[in-house]
Amino acid sequence: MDVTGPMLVVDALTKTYDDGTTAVRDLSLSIDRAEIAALVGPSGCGKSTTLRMINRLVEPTSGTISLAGRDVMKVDPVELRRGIGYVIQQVGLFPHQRILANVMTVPSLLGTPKAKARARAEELLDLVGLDPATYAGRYPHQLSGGQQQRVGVARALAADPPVLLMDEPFGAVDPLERRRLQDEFRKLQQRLGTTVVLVTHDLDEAVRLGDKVAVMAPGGRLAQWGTPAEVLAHPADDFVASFVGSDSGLRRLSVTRITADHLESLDGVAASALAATLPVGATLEEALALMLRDDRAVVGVTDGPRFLGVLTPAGVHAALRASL
Ligand SMILES: Nc1ncnc2c1ncn2[C@@H]1O[C@H](COP(=O)(O)OP(=O)(O)OP(=O)(O)O)[C@@H](O)[C@H]1O
Repeated sequence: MDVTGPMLVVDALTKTYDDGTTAVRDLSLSIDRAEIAALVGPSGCGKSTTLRMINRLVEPTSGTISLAGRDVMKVDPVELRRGIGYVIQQVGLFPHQRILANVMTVPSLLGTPKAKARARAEELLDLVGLDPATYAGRYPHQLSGGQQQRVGVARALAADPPVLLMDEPFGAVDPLERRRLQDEFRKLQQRLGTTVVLVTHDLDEAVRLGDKVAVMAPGGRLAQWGTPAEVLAHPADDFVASFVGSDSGLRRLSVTRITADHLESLDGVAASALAATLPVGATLEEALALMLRDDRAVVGVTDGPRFLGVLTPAGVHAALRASL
């Protein structure tokens, strides 16, 4: 396996189905290791088809896909899919197996010691918000649709695949819970170094989770490929501009993280002006939320036990500008 280049390279990929529908047109993307690429766009613009070409459930009409330097068309599909996790909305849990056994499927197949596989499955269930004490022993039909989806995410992560394809994985989960799951998922993905291609029609999800965002337009055209900040601040064309909408400024706050560069020293700041503190790496949106909540103009920023400095409204502006 080539361990130096990008993890996934899609080059001039086109899919025209037998009935003449071109679902994906001349798509090129390069996705680095441990990166999340979010494919976002309205219904029918070729997002799922792209995902299904990566794991060879759909054969491309033309173009190439290489995974860790290997042309996927030259890899046996069964072997290929063993290294690629796939989470879809209709999760396809085994109906006659309990939840714990469902999550342990792949580790068990791979011969992971039972106690270890079990401990990990329980940890993952907990992580996706399903208390193992309550849910591990249930069968899939005893869970709601959203809960089943979460089991699907836990099962995919249990296999620890280098590449994970996710098609609307949090679709059936209510908005608050969805946000929490997204945050937990992001943390775990960073810890594991998994490369992820995520399909969603939800722009907020795409910019929150994606290191890079591909905005797909009708006809399977790639309208823009860039960081969330680039897509929100500099839409490539009218389609992207209308897709990101007029509230893209607020979204930029939610994707821009606080760094040490935009902090000032605490000297001269009256204690009464200081709102609560946030860890470095939190978003500008979180900082503004604290300023509003505490009715204070300045937020303290910490790095573990260390106090790094304070973020002021001017710092928020500077960080937003620097994010481009
Ligand atoms: N097997 C098929 N045969 C013919 N056309 C298909 C087939 N599968 C998908 N399509 C068409 O290809 C286009 C892209 O479909 P695809 O499912 O990739 O879009 P999508 O962006 O994932 O949409 P959604 O967000 O609704 O899931 C659509 O016009 C769809 O009708």
